[in-house]
Formats: sequence, C-alpha cells, structure tokens
Amino acid sequence: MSAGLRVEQLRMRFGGETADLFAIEQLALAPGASLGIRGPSGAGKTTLFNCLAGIEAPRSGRIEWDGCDIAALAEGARDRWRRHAVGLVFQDFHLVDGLDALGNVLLPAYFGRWRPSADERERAAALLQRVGIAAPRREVALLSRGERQRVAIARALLQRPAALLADEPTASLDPEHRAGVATLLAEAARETGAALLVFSHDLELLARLDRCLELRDGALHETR
Ligand SMILES: Nc1ncnc2c1ncn2[C@@H]1O[C@H](COP(=O)(O)OP(=O)(O)OP(=O)(O)O)[C@@H](O)[C@H]1O
Repeated sequence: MSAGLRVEQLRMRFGGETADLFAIEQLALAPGASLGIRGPSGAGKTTLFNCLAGIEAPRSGRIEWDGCDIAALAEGARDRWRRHAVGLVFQDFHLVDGLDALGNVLLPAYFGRWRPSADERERAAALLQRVGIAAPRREVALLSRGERQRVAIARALLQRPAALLADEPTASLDPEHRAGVATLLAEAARETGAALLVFSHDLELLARLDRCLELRDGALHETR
C-alpha cells in the first residue's frame, strides 16, 4: 500500500464519444508534495479533477489514494470516501449564502451526524483565524470574493484531509486576492502535510508548486 496518490492507466470517455478524452499512463503525488496541472480550454482538466476527487467515475484504470482504489468503489462508497479523505476548493467557492463563515466551515461535520462536536467547532474557528477571517459570524454573502475563497479553503481543511484538490481556485479573484489565496493554499498544505493538487491557468499560483504538468491532446506532459 502506498501513501498519497497513484494513478495508473486512467482513461476517460463520455457516453456517445468515440475517443477517450484522456489516457494517463501514470501519475504519482506524495503526501506533502504539490502538483499543478494546466492545459488549454477543453483539454479535460475539470473532468480529470472530478475523477481524482471521486466525483466522476473513469472509464477504466486505477486511482489510488493512500492505497484505496476509488475508481473501483460504487458511487455511495466514493461519496463517503470523498467526505473524509479530500478537501475540495472550487473556482466559484460552493459556499451556502444563507450561512455565516463558521457555519460554512462546519458543513462537512454535518454529514451523517446531528451536529458538530465541540472539537470541530473549535477547529473551525481556529481555521477561520488561520485564513484571516476576523468575523466568523458574518454571512458569507457579505464577504469579498477573496474572503469567500479563504472560507472555502478553511472548510476544505476541517476534516484534516490527506489531500487538498483545487479546481481554478483563483480564477474568479482579482490580482491582489489571487496572490493571497495562492500563498494560503501552498502554506496550508505544507503545514498539514496534505498532498496539494491544483488545476489552474494561473502561472503565479503554479510557480509556487513543486511540479507542474500540462494536460494536452489527451495526455499529461512535463512543463518544467
Ligand atoms: N458530462 C459530460 N458529458 C459529455 N461531455 C462532457 C461532459 N463534461 C465535459 N465534457 C466535455 O469534455 C471536454 C473537456 O471538458 P472539461 O470541462 O473537463 O475541460 P477543461 O480543460 O476543464 O476546460 P476549461 O479550461 O475550458 O474549463 C469538453 O469538450 C466538454 O464538452
């Protein structure tokens, strides 16, 4: 059993298509390491993100996270795995506007339970402080876009995930907020020892990561 991510012979094809969108022979990411994936529009980055996050099932191949092949799991088991094993950060934040910052960070703690534990509440408050949100009880709809993304990062870290996956996390932010979120993601992953996988066009963000690959013409290519 190996720690981190190990992908082998991963193929994805949507129904009705005659060719694979991508075929990835091998990909590995160790705990604590960071990897960026960029690529032209339509190359399949979001689809690959969805496969690696267990949101979508590939056509064939292995996606092992800490030795567990999530490609072989049924949808319900994959959903359960995703809730505790990975933290997800999206371009458009996926926050619940009617809730305050603390309520949003605590959302993952509600799955399958009535309410979060005292420990989880404490951790959520500490994470919000860590990401620089001074008003945890403010409704997220009233926060700036940069602040909203920082709340989303705090939420992704709540369950102490072994991996942090981000899909275009800085794309809807202005330059000042982009730099802050890039630093935060890289630091948070380093501090927690999580593997960090970022899909992005943001060259400044990609430059902060250990390694960067390009998804192009259905395959992953080295960029540096
Ligand atoms: N559910 C689906 N069914 C059929 N085709 C799909 C589906 N989802 C995505 N595609 C197709 O797969 C291709 C890759 O889409 P994807 O969103 O993964 O690309 P991307 O690299 O993230 O693009 P962008 O950078 O523009 O967001 C596109 O041609 C898209 O139309």
